[in-house]
Amino acid sequence: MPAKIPATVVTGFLGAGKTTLIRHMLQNAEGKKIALIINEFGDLGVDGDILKGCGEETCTEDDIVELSNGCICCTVADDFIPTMEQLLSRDDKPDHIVIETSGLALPQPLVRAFNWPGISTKVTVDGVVTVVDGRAVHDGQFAHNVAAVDAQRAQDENLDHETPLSELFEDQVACADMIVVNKTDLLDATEAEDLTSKLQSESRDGVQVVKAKMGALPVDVLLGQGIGAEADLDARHEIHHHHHHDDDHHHDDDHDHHHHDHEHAHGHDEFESFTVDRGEITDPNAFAEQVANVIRSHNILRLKGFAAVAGKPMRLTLQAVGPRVDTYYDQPFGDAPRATRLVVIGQAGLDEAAITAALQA
Ligand SMILES: Nc1nc2c(ncn2[C@@H]2O[C@H](COP(=O)(O)OP(=O)(O)OP(=O)(O)O)[C@@H](O)[C@H]2O)c(=O)[nH]1
Repeated sequence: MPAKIPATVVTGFLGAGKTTLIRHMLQNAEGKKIALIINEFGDLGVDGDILKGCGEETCTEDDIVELSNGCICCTVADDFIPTMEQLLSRDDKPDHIVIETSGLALPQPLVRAFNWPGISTKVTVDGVVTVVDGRAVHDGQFAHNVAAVDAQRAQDENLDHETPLSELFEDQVACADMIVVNKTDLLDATEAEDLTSKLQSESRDGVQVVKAKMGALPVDVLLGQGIGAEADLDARHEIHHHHHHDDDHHHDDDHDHHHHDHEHAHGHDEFESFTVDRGEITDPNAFAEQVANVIRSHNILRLKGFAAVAGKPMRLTLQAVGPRVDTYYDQPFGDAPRATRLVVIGQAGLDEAAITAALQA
């Protein structure tokens, strides 16, 4: 059976920086073929034009589908599912699908749609990324331009117009696997740190909260979270329903040698990565546990690489997103040196010396 195509859902209020983040991702996708589904409401076609205009080979015009018949979470059956089926029936399949929701969409109904027959066997939700306007949220406003958000809301009659924005925001945060605190250039270091820890403490365990400027995240951090969110909906409570319930048919089933590489090249000055080398390991399970502990105590976002296990001709691949460490033997070392090499990615300011020592122990 072919592997399921991973799909990342990008949500966040109007103006938080979703389009900016996606554009940055496309420009740094390094050959990964990405298909985009954009749900725009109101200002028709603007985001699509911006993204099509970026002229990236990894995502041509044909790979961008716009849904503009209203809020994606209200039109799942009529609009989203057929679009998805069409995308999945192409000969030239994408490596990854990215869905940008409109600012007022609730991610939960969209994630739930990945359980539909015909979809669930072919695609899985890699992760839900919620982009927040760091400045606005820090100031208790949720969006930079609250009036614009309300105007957008007034245009869609399916939306409940009474729920305070703070509650929609809570729903978007509750569904997130990763929260991007964007626009940190508009915050001082203490403000950014305070907001990050506040959001972290309000989130489910394992949710990664990261700071970013202009949506610039390493693609490795953004994609490949491997969550399978559609199988984990109960953990993502919809606190509030933003629909009118009079015609309710969409709500079906309730609901020591290492080199350093600051990533300045792509403007990721909020992030850094470095490599740690070591010799053979003896016990893969114990090593995975050791790696998970290092990840936990140093708040590492992503760690990957391979290890040489004493007595084994195959190399062991390690992949970690937060403290979840996956290991599997992938290929024989052959003539390559039997070395262990791990790439560590995290927010800028990682304690490289301590992490290196702990991984080499
Ligand atoms: N200062 C600052 N501005 C940013 C940052 N990221 C995005 N912006 C700006 O914020 C505005 C909104 O960004 P978009 O990426 O269009 O936001 P969006 O979430 O896609 O908004 P909609 O598509 O309208 O829902 C644009 O003018 C961006 O240039 C950032 O990190 N810092």
